Amino acid sequence: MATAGKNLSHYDKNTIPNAKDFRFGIVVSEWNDDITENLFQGAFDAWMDNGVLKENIVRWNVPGSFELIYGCKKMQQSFEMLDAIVAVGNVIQGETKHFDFVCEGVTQGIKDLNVQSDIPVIFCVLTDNTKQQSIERSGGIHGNKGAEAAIAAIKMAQLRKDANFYKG
Ligand SMILES: Nc1c(NC[C@H](O)[C@H](O)[C@H](O)CO)[nH]c(=O)[nH]c1=O
Ligand SMILES: CC(=O)[C@@H](O)COP(=O)(O)O
Repeated sequence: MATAGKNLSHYDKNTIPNAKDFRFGIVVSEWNDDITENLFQGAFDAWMDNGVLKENIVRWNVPGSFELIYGCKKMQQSFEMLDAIVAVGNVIQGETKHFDFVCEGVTQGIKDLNVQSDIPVIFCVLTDNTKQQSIERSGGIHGNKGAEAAIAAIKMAQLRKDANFYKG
């Protein structure tokens, strides 16, 4: 199902773990900041709606989506008490192939961070053909991918907590 078939902001609170004790990082790209600020707000609002404490959220900004890789890596290293990190970006197709390389690089880089560290990094990067598609997915008719990412962060934080409990 494509995004067009679902609302990114929809979630069933009955299926969301209690998040009041979780600590989250969020790294936000400044490229297309009209979009990324809406994504951040969507994530923040979803965390507030699920009991996350404001003081348990740390935010860093980076210049562009490609820098999300380094920013999230340094956040993993600097804040070992974090339960999950959300990487927020918006890449929009331009005239050249740069879009392809940025999107592939960020995707592979964030994948690597999830392999190399015990702190999960959630992929909240819109990779759109047009600005309109980005608008529709950052609080428009298709909801807000930031909310989707925040909920994913809560669920992955709980999975990590459960897994580490069983590991002993
Ligand atoms: N065109 C977009 C970029 N490009 C910039 C790169 O992300 C990076 O900051 C630069 O290449 C320097 O390393 N970034 C976005 O986030 N969104 C775009 O549409
Ligand atoms: C993803 C990008 O870097 C892209 O928006 C830059 O635009 P262009 O391909 O026209 O240089």
